[in-house]
Amino acid sequence: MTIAGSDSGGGAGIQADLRTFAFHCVHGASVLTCITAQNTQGVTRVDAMSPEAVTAQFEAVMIDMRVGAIKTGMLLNQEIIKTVAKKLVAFGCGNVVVDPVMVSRAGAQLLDDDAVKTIREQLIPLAAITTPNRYEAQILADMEIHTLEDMQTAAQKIYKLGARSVLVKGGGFTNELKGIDVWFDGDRLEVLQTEVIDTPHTHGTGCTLSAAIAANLALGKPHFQAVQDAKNYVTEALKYSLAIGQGQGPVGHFYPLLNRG
Ligand SMILES: Nc1ncnc2c1ncn2[C@@H]1O[C@H](COP(=O)(O)OP(=O)(O)O)[C@@H](O)[C@H]1O
Ligand SMILES: Cc1ncc(COP(=O)(O)OP(=O)(O)O)c(N)n1
Repeated sequence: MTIAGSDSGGGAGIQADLRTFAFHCVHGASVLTCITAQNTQGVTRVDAMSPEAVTAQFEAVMIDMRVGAIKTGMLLNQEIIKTVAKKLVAFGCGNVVVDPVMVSRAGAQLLDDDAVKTIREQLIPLAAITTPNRYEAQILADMEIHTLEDMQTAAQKIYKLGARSVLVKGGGFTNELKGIDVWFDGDRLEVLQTEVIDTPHTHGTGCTLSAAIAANLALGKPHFQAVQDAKNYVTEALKYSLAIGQGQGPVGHFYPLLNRG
């Protein structure tokens, strides 16, 4: 199940998550938190769902289906974060992937300023895996990140907030760290690296990665394997990213499969 916002352009958010689930052959349920008017150039409007609507969607799915894993994406405000955290605890959800979405690559604010504290204190401690990008990791770890060692220190600091494992993502770098991620689970500190794909069309990488991790967990893969396989999936999707729209296009999920025949 994904708990996330809608992207009208279809590149990120709920749309990317459900597409990713489908390409992992797992059924996707969804809890919509907000509706963004968004395209490849940016976000022009955001409308929040009420906490009651979020609760009702969550309960409707959870009381009826066996949910193998949950990912959280854009939660927008404190009320929604608190509502989601309360329900995750009430239903004893274990395989929770927290993507602490704060801003889009294009610079749009996707989380209220006063909500970072709530993410840090109420949501991260419930995460089996949390997946901050460079910007989000800087905020959560309260430090600047410029080097691989900084990424490793940040992963260790965010782990101390209570997540069972942390993946600090390197898509936001413009140097040799681009595409390098760091994973820490309190014991193993791993560096993940795939080939760097030279494309401006990277919209939805973070959503796709966290959804793929959740799908892999639902399929029963161990945590690190789930992360490795998800990273490979994103790399493949980046290779086939779509130059649609006037701005930053989305990663492409279909073409690798078509090429495989
Ligand atoms: N150009 C790229 N080539 C290869 N991997 C990339 C590239 N851009 C992003 N990634 C990878 O995509 C995943 C999502 O990371 P990132 O783009 O930092 O997330 P977000 O969308 O949340 O900002 C990470 O595994 C990152 O390393
Ligand atoms: C509705 C919605 N949710 C999340 C995001 C952020 O998506 P992400 O995968 O981090 O990709 P970029 O936006 O950074 O390209 C979003 N934009 N919209």
